[in-house]
Amino acid sequence: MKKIRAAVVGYGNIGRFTIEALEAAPDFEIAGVVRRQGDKDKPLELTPYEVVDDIQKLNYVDVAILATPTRLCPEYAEKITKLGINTVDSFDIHTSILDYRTKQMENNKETGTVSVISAGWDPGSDSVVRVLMQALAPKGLSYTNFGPGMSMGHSVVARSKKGVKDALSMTIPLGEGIHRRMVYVELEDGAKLEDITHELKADDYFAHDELHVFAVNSIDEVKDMGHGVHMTRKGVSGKTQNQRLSFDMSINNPALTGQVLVDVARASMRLQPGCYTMPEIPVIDLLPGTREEIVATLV
Ligand SMILES: NC(=O)C1=CN([C@@H]2O[C@H](COP(=O)(O)OP(=O)(O)OC[C@H]3O[C@@H](n4cnc5c(N)ncnc54)[C@H](OP(=O)(O)O)[C@@H]3O)[C@@H](O)[C@H]2O)C=CC1
Ligand SMILES: N[C@@H](CCCC(=O)C(=O)O)C(=O)O
Repeated sequence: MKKIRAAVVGYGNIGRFTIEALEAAPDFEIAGVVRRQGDKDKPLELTPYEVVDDIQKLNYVDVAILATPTRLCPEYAEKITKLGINTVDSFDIHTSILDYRTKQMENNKETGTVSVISAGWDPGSDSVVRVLMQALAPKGLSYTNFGPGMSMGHSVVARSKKGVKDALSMTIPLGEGIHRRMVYVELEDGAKLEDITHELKADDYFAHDELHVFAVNSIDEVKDMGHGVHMTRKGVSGKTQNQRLSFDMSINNPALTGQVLVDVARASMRLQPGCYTMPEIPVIDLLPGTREEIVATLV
């Protein structure tokens, strides 16, 4: 069986765990890793792989797994699909997903490629659960309650602010889909906590929730990448009320995200050119093996 050749773009938390998920997948081989610094200070665990500063320096790539900060995903997806390579990412700005999909769809149609966007766990696998729960009880109320746990997306944004050496953003569930953000920052010399708090409050990632920002000596001493979700729906199936549905998971955030990215990279090889979010993909295509094997064992 010909293996799917995947490149990982960006080697931070998601990049590292994506490499592990690729190594564990029976149907993939790693074409290489794309880093801003190329192979300078190449980490020991990447010894078997090519590390380059431009994806065009890698031998044949079927799909690029974008493990960059979310805000850079659209730019990378556009550039890489122009090379005829599929892309997948975990873009997590919920209010911008539709715009991103619309623009990237044109790029995919022009280049005959596939992009799967917003495909970690939220957005991602949780999006599939939200759609499924709504199909099971079309009228009613759904709530997505995160954590407590580390939001990678919010931590990336906090780290990107001037004066912040490192940051951890914890998501605390307050019930019924409302959250508090507890942000811990390691400051650069001379940086002021008030300025950073002000900047975070103005950022769309943090603007809509209760926010508390604290200075700490070392992020490494407080960091734990565990997270989770408790999703509920109470509603009506047909004309029958009080149907109660729930979905829970408690996870290592980057490990689950890396796994989902590999799953959608696989699905991208089976889709017609275009840009897709996870609820638009047949779930059976997330798994290796033939449809017949899966129908026989899991349906
Ligand atoms: N949808 C979902 O469920 C989830 C989505 N995410 C998303 O994943 C994204 C990545 O998270 P995480 O891996 O923790 O982030 P990291 O900061 O650890 O890694 C991002 C990597 O991107 C590369 N990069 C390229 N350009 C830049 C730039 N201008 N600034 C900083 N890094 C750059 C770097 O790799 P290098 O130095 O090798 O070039 C960097 O290490 C988050 O923004 C988040 O939104 C995360 C979890 C779940
Ligand atoms: N996109 C999240 C994963 C979902 C959890 C979440 O949105 C949050 O903690 O706010 C992340 O970046 O970790």
